[in-house]
Amino acid sequence: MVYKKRKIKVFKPKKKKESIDVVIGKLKESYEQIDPNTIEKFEDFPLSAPTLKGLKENKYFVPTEIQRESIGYSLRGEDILGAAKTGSGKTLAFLIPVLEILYCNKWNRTEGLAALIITPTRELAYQIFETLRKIGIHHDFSAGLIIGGKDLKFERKRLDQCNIMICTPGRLLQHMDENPLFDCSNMLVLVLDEADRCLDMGFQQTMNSIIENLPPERQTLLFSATQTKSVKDLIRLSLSNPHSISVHEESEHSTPSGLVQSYMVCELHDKMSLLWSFIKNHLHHKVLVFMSSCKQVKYFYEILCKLRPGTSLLALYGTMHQTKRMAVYESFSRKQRSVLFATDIAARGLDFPAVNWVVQLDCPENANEYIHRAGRTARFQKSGESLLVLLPSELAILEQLKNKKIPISEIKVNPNKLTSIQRTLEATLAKDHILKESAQRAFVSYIKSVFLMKDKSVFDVSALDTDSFASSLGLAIPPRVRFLQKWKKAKEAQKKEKDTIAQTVVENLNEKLNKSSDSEISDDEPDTNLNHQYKSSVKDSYIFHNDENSEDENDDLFTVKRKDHTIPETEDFDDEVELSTDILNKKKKKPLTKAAVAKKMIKKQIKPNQKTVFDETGEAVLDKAKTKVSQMAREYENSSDKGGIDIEQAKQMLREEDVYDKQLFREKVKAKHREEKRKAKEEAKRAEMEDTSSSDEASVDLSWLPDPDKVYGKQESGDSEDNFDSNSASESEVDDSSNIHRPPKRKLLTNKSNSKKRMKIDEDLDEPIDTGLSLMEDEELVLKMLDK
Ligand SMILES: Nc1ncnc2c1ncn2[C@@H]1O[C@H](COP(=O)(O)OP(=O)(O)OP(=O)(O)O)[C@@H](O)[C@H]1O
Repeated sequence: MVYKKRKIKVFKPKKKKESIDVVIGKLKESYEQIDPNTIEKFEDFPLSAPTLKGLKENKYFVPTEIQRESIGYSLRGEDILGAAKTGSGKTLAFLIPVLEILYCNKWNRTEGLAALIITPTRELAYQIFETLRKIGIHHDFSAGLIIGGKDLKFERKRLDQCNIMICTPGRLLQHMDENPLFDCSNMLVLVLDEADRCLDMGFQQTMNSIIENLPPERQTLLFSATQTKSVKDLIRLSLSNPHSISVHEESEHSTPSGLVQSYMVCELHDKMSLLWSFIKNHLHHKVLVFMSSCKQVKYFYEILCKLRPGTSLLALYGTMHQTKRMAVYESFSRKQRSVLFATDIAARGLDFPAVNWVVQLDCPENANEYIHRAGRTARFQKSGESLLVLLPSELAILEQLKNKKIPISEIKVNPNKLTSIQRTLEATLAKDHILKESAQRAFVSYIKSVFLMKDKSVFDVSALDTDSFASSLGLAIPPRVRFLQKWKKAKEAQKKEKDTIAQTVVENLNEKLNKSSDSEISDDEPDTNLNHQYKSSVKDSYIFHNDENSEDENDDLFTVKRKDHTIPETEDFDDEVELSTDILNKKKKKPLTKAAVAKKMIKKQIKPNQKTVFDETGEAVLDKAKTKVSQMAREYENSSDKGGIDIEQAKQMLREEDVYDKQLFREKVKAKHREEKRKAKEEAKRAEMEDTSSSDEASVDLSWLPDPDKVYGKQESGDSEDNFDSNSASESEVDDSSNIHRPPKRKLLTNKSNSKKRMKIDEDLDEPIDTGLSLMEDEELVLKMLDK
């Protein structure tokens, strides 16, 4: 027998999909075992499948150092103080944990805000938002970008639907204050990117108000290339025991290894030519040029665009319109070669791809700012170059850079390669007055920026050769910088004062010594007295100068954007620093409160909500309805006590006034009725006239003709006045005594009834009236009657 081989089908049971709770449970369990040293790929982290998929799709396979070191702690729910060099991947170091925290808490769209990411600039917020969109694409969370310059109403409506919010401090606070839909009570995690900047004095008040609104029970992640170590900052954020991760602390340099850094000493009036020459020599590069103020960026951009250097030019600064800012940001990101002029809004966090050069045309505020600016190139294992342009008076910053472990070497300008464009600029400005004004503004704003810099060891406004600087910008006449003139004057006066006081003190001292030697009395006392006198006179004169200076001060140029530019007070009275503090304080505008407005109104005796109408002669017309009549109300109005309202008194006053109001109302109603009656009468008269004239014109109205029967003795008793029905003709009124017929009184009361009546009469007239006389006699009678 042959047996056929039979196929046996084996049914493999399908692998059961793990429930989300099991997955989350497993992930959470693995958090404790994360060891940064064993992590080689992102897959080695216990991350959710959607996150891993998002990372893979965007070609992020291997974590960077800061990512490897910090993600584990963040997943465990610890507060983090993360610091790593620029371009080392700090963004993913906080975005990955944010996604995982939401995932493991099974957060869904309806649950509102879970993570708040705060950054100092709009462009950086946008960049983080874009990165989040890419790596979080397989998650089901909603993210919102809340930055200034965008549609506030739109943001307002969508705010309650955001799970992850990326925002700038100012706009966030605006929503917190104004938007009832903003609710962060369930928030899980707060991230501050560029934390030191977010927490510095420029954002101090805003951030304090934001932090006050956040729930204290939350995880906080702080990241920056120049991390804050200030205990004060940590206390402000209620961080008790944060985990500090500073991955490059031990490294030789604090800047990326691929960054070649150099500086160049250049006179202020040569800067423009230097920039022009640099651009002309790097036409095939992507260059980012930093300047210290918006107005400078604007002018340099405008004028160099006119001169057409042969590469595309762009400008990015804070006062630009938001849409334009975004367009510039995207355009520079896309471009392979271009020159972008920017203020410090582009200094932090921005990840423009493949920037070859960063030129700091104006000296940065401090070493930290230098690191951030220079860090726009040589990002994530790439190379780049940085050039710092220093005035001879600014060389002191090199010491600070050295202390921050920044390797920087000097290079010299090749004079053969330096092309002066001063003549071209002068000619261009002579033709274009808008550009000239722009140049003037740039000039003033640069001087102002130097004046306001905190570090006086680096920034010395008196060392600036302003005249030649103005010429270098193309300005034939240097603009007047009033604040500088005043400041210089005050300084000189102060110096003089000091000299004279010192001289007086010396003279006094000599005098006393002479006297004492004469009288052979040795005394220590005069010294202290003199000292006291000296001190007090110096103090008095100093105060006097400050006051004088501040009184004169009305220059509107002093607006400090970075509030940490308050200048420290020193006891050394010849320092300009105190003066500038005073000037700055003077510029602080008092906020206009409601109480202040009310006080002003009382002082000027302005009555609110009052409208006075004047007639043609200029006399005020009293509105009866609004004028108080009762004695009590008048007294109440004139009472000098304006501090609030006495409700009881006000009620009583209203009751009193009510009597007059009612009376006024009754009078008004009566007048109205009278007017209506008058109109009706006029109407009636007019109608009567019309009726008479129309009947005269058309056929003769014979309705008033007496009933011949009555006239001729067949009278019936009856006094009906207006009965005009078919029988009524016989009932018209007749003067008995004279036998003269008069038409009925109310015959023409209304047109309508009149026309009806006339129709009836017409009908009656159609029937021949039998007078019992011959036709001739009838006619005679009629004529007689008509005659009468
Ligand atoms: N794991 C990674 N693998 C590959 N590329 C990465 C990785 N992490 C980050 N990058 C890339 O490195 C670049 C710099 O990253 P990121 O902007 O996060 O740096 P940063 O440390 O925040 O810099 P900065 O201090 O200037 O803000 C980005 O282009 C980013 O895409």
